[in-house]
Amino acid sequence: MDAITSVPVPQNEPVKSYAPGSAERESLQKRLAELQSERIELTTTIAGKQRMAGGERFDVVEPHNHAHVLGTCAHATNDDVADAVRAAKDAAAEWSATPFDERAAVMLRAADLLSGPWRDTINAATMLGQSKSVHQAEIEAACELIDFLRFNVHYARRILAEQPNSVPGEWNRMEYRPLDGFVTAITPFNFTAIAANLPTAPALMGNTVVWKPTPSQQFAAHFTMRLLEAAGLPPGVINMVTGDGRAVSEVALTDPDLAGLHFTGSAGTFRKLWKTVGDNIDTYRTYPRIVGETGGKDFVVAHPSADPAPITTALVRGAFEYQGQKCSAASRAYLPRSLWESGLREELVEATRSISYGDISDFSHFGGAVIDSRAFAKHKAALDRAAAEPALEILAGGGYDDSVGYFVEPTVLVGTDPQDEVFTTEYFGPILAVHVYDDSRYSEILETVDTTSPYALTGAVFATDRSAIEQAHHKLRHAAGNFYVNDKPTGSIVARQPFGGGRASGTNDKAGSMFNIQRWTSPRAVKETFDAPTHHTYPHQD
Ligand SMILES: NC(=O)c1ccc[n+]([C@@H]2O[C@H](COP(=O)([O-])OP(=O)(O)OC[C@H]3O[C@@H](n4cnc5c(N)ncnc54)[C@H](O)[C@@H]3O)[C@@H](O)[C@H]2O)c1
Ligand SMILES: N[C@@H](CCC=O)C(=O)O
Repeated sequence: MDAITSVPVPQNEPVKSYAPGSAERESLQKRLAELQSERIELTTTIAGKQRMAGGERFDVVEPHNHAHVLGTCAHATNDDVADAVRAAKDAAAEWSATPFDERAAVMLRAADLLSGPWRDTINAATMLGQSKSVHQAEIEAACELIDFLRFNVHYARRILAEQPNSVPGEWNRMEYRPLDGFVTAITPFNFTAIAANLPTAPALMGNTVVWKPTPSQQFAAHFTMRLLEAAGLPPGVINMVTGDGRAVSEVALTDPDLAGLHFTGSAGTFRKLWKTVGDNIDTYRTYPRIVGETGGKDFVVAHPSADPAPITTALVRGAFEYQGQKCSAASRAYLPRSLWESGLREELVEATRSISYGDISDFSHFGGAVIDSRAFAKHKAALDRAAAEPALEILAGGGYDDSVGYFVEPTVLVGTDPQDEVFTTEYFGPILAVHVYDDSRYSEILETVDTTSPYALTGAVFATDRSAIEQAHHKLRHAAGNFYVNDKPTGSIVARQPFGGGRASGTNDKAGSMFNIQRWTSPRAVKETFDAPTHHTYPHQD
């Protein structure tokens, strides 16, 4: 079609409530029961064909009821990944030649399907496989993913419209090519939306992709792949391989045609993958683009002028929603003694103790279990250490039980030493460390916030005094890529709070923004001259 089209103007997807008696609640509960009654094969999808990976098999279970198996999966072998890479390369020419509007239509259709008939499936799979409450699943697996798919099209269209100047006698154009090779997307367990955005953003820009979800998110990833197929994604454009990723490192990341790595996960894994790319730098045809968003040790700092009521809500929601397993989770708080001793301490304890974690198919629970036995063991060790450490007080919670599911209680630790590991280490669980400071030390505490952790992902300041807010803005300029004033540090929304952090938290390419999308294109500047010179000398020579 020869036309300069405009794309639909996106709006953020409205969040459904799933309140008792609502039609959406009944429909979702039915789908939860259906998925729980099945046990599916969690296959790879290579060149549009599903097959079990060739490596060792493993079960994918419900974290809140680990005896319940949702599906069987297997680790991809080097041969599986080699096939996926070949499929991505084979599909590249046709997909990159497919007009942008056709590629965009696939993503827009996926968004509409997810907003409608696929919503229950993706939400239910996320709830069961990742132990999310209905609200936590709805805000991301449905709404954030729909937003990514729609807004990315909008951002891509803006990039395409970005064209150079021309002067009489010449026409300059910018062509937005995909990268010269394939992209590998390696994705985390905690957000179905992020897992889907990492392969679809490069695909929208004409790239073909090898996508490796993480085993504990494979259940929702499996259905995400089916959703993309239902939306018309051609075979080979996104090739999904399963398992722990070792073969992806060995085969996809070392392939000479690797043109990009789109990663979200822990800082340790990201560094390992980057080193692999660095070690192979002499072998690639291009310099692979590396985009990686990693961990956080996200802070809340309150000034003595702060209104105390919103602080408790921000801490409890920020620290304990999705069992503290958001990269943005509030995991260290710095609170002034005056507020702490005039009721904040008791309010925080009471609110924390009121939280119930349990089987997420019972909608009365605030949350579920932590993701797996490895996470459980990490949190157990941290809580055991805290119980034995004289400089720490367990103010609320501190318990754990993995007899049925991987349950860790919402926990508040109070620490007198702001350099203790509870203020520096990302546990990625429902553990909030609090340091109480003397009111007069606000400036010093900002310095502590800035220098204590290697991460710089999210953070929040609570104050009513404008100069205290301004001071935090200035002093914490590089301490968070997403900075909140009088709000919790979690819950960014596409197009409203573009997301990503600096320092050890990642490359800060801002998922869900134009900045991320532009990393997946390799522009070509084309100059066409209409009156080409016919003599090589210049006027100063006359
Ligand atoms: N900044 C953000 O936007 C953001 C968003 C979500 C999660 N996170 C971070 O992600 C982490 C939690 O996610 P996770 O536990 O899934 O992270 P992880 O680092 O354990 O795993 C991430 C991905 O890397 C894969 N992987 C691990 N080792 C590999 C290897 N050697 N070769 C190839 N692939 C390999 C995993 O299988 C998974 O797919 C936390 O640190 C969290 O803060 C960050
Ligand atoms: N964007 C999400 C966090 C994603 C990481 O886990 C938030 O802002 O809470």
